[in-house]
Amino acid sequence: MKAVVFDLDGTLIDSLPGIANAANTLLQEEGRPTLPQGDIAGFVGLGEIVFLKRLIAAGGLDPARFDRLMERFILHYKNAAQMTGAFPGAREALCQLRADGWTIGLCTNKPTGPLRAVLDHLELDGAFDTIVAGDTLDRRKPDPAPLRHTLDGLGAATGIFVGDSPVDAETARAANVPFVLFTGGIRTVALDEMPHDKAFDDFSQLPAICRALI
Ligand SMILES: O=C(O)COP(=O)(O)O
Ligand SMILES: [Mg+2]
Repeated sequence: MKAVVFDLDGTLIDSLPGIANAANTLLQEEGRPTLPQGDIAGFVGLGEIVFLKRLIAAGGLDPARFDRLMERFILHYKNAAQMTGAFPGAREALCQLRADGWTIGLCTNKPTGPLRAVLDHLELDGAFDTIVAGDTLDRRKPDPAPLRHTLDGLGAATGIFVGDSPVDAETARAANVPFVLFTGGIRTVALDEMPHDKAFDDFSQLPAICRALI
C-alpha cells in the first residue's frame, strides 16, 4: 500500500495567524503587550506544552500559573480554527493523491481539541485514513514514534512524510522515511537546515513528487 503522511500546521493549513491571535489574546488577558507573529512562529512545532513555555518566557507571564494559562490558551487555540484556511491547492492535492491510490495519514503535534476544531471547520476530517494528534501518544515529533504509529494505522511498512519544519525533517530521518518539504509553511530556519528528499512550494507539484519517490 502506497502511504503518504502529512504534517498539519504550516503544511496543509495556514494556521500561524490564528495561533498568533490565540497567543496574543492570552497575553492581553494577562495585561501583557502582544508579540509579533514572526516571534510567535518560533514557538510552534513541538506541541502546546513547549509553545506555552516559550510564550510565558517571551511574554513575561507567570510560569507558576502554567496549568491555568494552558486551560485558557487551549480555548483560544480552538477558536483559532475560525482564522485558519487550507493552503492553495492542498485539498486538490489530497484528492489527486487519493485518486492515484495513495492511503493518507495525518501526523501532527497539535493537541486533539484544537485539531478537531480546525478539521471540523475546514471539513478536512474525511481526507485522512489515520490521524495521530500530538497527545495521541506520550511521545511527540521529532520522536519517530508518532510517524511510525501513523504508518501502522495505514497498514504501511513505509511511506512518504510531507512537512514544513526542522521537527518534521528530524522525525522523517529518525523514522527512516523519505521527507518532502513544503517551503511555504511556518519558516523559521534556512532550507538547508531541514534535510529533505524533495521540496515544493506549489501543491500541484506534490502528486508527481510522490509518484517519483516510490
Ligand atoms: O502544534 C505544533 O506545535 C505544530 O503542529 P504541526 O506538527 O502540525 O506542525
Ligand atoms: Mg508544521
